[in-house]
Amino acid sequence: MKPAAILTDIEGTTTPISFVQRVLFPYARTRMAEFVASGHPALADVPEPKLETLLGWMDRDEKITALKAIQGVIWEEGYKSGALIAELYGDIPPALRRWVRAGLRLFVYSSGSVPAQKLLFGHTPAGDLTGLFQAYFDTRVGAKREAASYASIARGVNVPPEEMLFLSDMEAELDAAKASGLQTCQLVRDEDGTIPTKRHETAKDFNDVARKFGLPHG
Ligand SMILES: CSCCC(=O)C(=O)COP(=O)(O)O
Ligand SMILES: [Mg+2]
Repeated sequence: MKPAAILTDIEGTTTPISFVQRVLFPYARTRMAEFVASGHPALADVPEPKLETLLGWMDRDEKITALKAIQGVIWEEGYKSGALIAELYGDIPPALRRWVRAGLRLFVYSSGSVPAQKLLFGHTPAGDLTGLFQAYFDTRVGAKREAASYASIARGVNVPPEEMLFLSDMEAELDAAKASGLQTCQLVRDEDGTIPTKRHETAKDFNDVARKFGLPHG
């Protein structure tokens, strides 16, 4: 069945892993001590709001909701000042615009907080793309490796799961989405060194996704 809606991951799917790991995460890391000292309200969700706790979570790339919220607050200043400009793969802006023109409904689901997602899509070299997406989801809806999260997203936006296509680089996330009845496709980006799955459709970019799922493509 041709998808009526697309749910997309960010890191490794729309955005090079190198941008997240070598630009965004270090930007937050170097400002974390100052953030902890500021006593910002976002620290209230960290059980032990100490610098070592937060840096330890970052070292292990833990997808903890409170950490992701804090990173988003720190990145905001960077995007607003122009120090940060989001990187997207070149195929992303034209594909997203083409799909919206064709009537597809687009959604984002990332471990990054919803404010961080909006900052990223709001500050790209192709301009502010936030309006292309109808809703944004983060781990407040559930973990990305839990099938229930995808069922909850599909229900929340009133799309039958089988009409929603989930795009991600991570096999475990695709497994979870498939278990809830979503269509799935892994983005295998050369630049990210993605290991191709055998359990899901694969595509090298969003144009390839479009060709494989009968969607408009360039
Ligand atoms: C919202 S951009 C920051 C990405 C991020 O913090 C992250 O953990 C990436 O997770 P994803 O689910 O997009 O692979
Ligand atoms: Mg990813």
